Amino acid sequence: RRCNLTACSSKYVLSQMHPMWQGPLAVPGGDRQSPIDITVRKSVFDSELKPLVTNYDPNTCQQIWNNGYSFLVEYDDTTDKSTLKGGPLKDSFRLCQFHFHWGECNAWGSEHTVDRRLYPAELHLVHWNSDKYSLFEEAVMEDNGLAVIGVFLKVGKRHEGLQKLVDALPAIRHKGSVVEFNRFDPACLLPINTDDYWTYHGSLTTPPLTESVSWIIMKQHIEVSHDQLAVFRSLLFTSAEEEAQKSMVNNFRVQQALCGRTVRSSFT
Ligand SMILES: CCCCCOc1ccc(S(N)(=O)=O)cc1
Ligand SMILES: [Zn+2]
Repeated sequence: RRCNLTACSSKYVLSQMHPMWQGPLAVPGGDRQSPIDITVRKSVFDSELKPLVTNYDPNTCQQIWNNGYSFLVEYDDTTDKSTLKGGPLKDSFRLCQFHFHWGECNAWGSEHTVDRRLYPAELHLVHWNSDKYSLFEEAVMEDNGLAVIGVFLKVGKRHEGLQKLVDALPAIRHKGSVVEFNRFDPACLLPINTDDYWTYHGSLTTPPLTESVSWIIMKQHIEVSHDQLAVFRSLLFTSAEEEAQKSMVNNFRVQQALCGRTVRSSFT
């Protein structure tokens, strides 16, 4: 019998990441972890998968801040103003924040890969199930609690919509800094075609790593300029008080075992 000491059976997932995660991280069960590689030829077309329906209200945009791992753009999720429906989802999900993961160079940076192809960065739009739960913090612990849209970034022409966000980054260079950020429509960061995606059940890619995420990975990437990505890399993991300043780069998690999961596609 093949040794079954795969990552799935182990109770610990080694963290390749960010220095804050020294040592193994205990994850209960650990057989639905993210990110993963999407092997296109092994994904299964599911005709039941619907187009995504996003309704984002730019006025619910509140602030942008450096949490010491990425930078987050946070939305007011106390009402049903910015929602995600459709796709693989049965319920209505509320947008709470979006953030990115990126590398120190353009050769890598994404968390998910497609046939092992790495992208320089990946956008995550984080939503929670407001039909079943009343707070993100509650939904994050539940099987069907979260839906995260993943969008790959490629280096090419400048992304006009992203520039407003890039211009705000110097003000939040250090961990813990926050600035007011209003009227940003996250829909501008979605690719033209949002009908084609892969979907699978996984986890948060940073602590608490809970297995509560319906992942929706867009097949089509968006393009951003080299200079725009360079500004991402000018952010710091460290706060203003710390001596040694560390560039915020390579804030992605090591890929996790599929553990028998099937990745479905909304397209053939
Ligand atoms: C109870 C507080 C939890 C804070 C952490 O929230 C997260 C963590 C990771 C992701 S990600 N990279 O998988 O999209 C989304 C949200
Ligand atoms: Zn993320």
